[in-house]
Amino acid sequence: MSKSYEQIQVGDQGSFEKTITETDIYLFAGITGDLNPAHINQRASENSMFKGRIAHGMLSAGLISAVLGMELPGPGTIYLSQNLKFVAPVYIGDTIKAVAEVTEKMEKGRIKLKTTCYNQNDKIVLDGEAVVIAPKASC
Ligand SMILES: C[C@@H](O)CC(=O)SCCNC(=O)CCNC(=O)[C@H](O)C(C)(C)COP(=O)(O)OP(=O)(O)OC[C@H]1O[C@@H](n2cnc3c(N)ncnc32)[C@H](O)[C@@H]1OP(=O)(O)O
Repeated sequence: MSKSYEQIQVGDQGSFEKTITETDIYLFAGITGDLNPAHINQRASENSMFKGRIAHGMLSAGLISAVLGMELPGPGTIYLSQNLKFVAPVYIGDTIKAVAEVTEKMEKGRIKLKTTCYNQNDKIVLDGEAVVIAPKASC
């Protein structure tokens, strides 16, 4: 169930965690057309600075969308903007936790959130900020 603009308070947090699989990477590559060898070519990726295949940055960013659309505020949320910094690589088998924390209640039903993804070692792999329109009523 979603939280309405009125119910949301600064400091509220939502999260979503999942393990990134090779299937996730192939599905994302197929959906977006981003077949960068960094993601789908083991041999080429072993010669890269990351020494192996990594997930698309936008795949990890998609976990933030899941938090916003399913947890906080939840269903009915409208995504307005998102900035992102990809701070560290995500490898196949990493378990990524996306966390969104409300930092400001803005005018016209807008909510600003700090958005962060951590790996299983609590290392930040992605950080940024989102602005959404929260639902007028919880649904
Ligand atoms: C478009 C899509 O298809 C592609 C993607 O989605 S890629 C996936 C999303 N992006 C990421 O996962 C990147 C995550 N970010 C990082 O890992 C780091 O920000 C960074 C390593 C890229 C840069 O870190 P930073 O601290 O800012 O940079 P430094 O310059 O200090 O470098 C740190 C060490 O990395 C070496 N390095 C940097 N660039 C390269 C390069 N192009 N090739 C090889 N090595 C590189 C650099 O030399 C440093 O190594 P050292 O031993 O510590 O000196």
